[in-house]
Amino acid sequence: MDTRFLGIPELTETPSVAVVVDVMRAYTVAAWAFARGAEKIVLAESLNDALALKARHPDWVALKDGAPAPGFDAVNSPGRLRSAYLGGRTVVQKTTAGTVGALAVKEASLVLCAGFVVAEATAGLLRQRGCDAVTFVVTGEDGRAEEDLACAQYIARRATGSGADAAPFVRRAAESRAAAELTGGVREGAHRDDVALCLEVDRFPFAMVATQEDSLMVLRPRGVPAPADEASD
Ligand SMILES: O=C(O)[C@H](CS(=O)(=O)O)OP(=O)(O)O
Ligand SMILES: [Mg+2]
Repeated sequence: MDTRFLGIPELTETPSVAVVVDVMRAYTVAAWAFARGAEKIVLAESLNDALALKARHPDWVALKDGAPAPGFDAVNSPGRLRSAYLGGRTVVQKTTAGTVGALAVKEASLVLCAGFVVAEATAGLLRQRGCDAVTFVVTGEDGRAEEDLACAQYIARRATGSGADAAPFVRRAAESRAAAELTGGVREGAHRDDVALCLEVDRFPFAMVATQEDSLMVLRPRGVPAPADEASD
């Protein structure tokens, strides 16, 4: 498998297959939203778009990063979201890096959004699809966010079938600037468990696939067969 690791500003052409990685916190939050019952997540282009979607669909759950804000129902925090009940709900998510990264590759034929919590399911889907070239979008800090790069490299290793010990990759993420800022109270809308929740490997058994539906980029969970099933394909 040919792998590339690019920041959002480096995306000069549309990749065929893209894995958009945001460990802290957009795609850890998205996975928790699905775990709490959300049906789908609309990735909004802007805060105004998110609010306009919420106005048209009052039952949707509008979520943004940073501090709680008027018009929004939730913030980009797995620690806060894990106690929400979202059965059948649609979430509209807008964040600084994660959602921007997915929208930057919306023309790709396959777009997966990922963090450590869905690492093996994401790698399994890449293996299942027989992807021979994958672009990993390292969303944070223009491609230099260590938590996103470590997770992307871990998923790439798993996707190629070479067994990888998660520990060194998780350690890099734990020592990242984002982790320090979340722990240190620099980032708003945080919960004390956010970093730990973002570092859980394979917490969930599904990958997350983003597709264009009408004019919206929509993220949905996709279950992946267990390894034993893959082997019998
Ligand atoms: O919510 C986050 O952790 C960040 C935004 S900030 O760095 O806290 O301002 O957004 P994300 O897109 O999830 O990296
Ligand atoms: Mg991030």
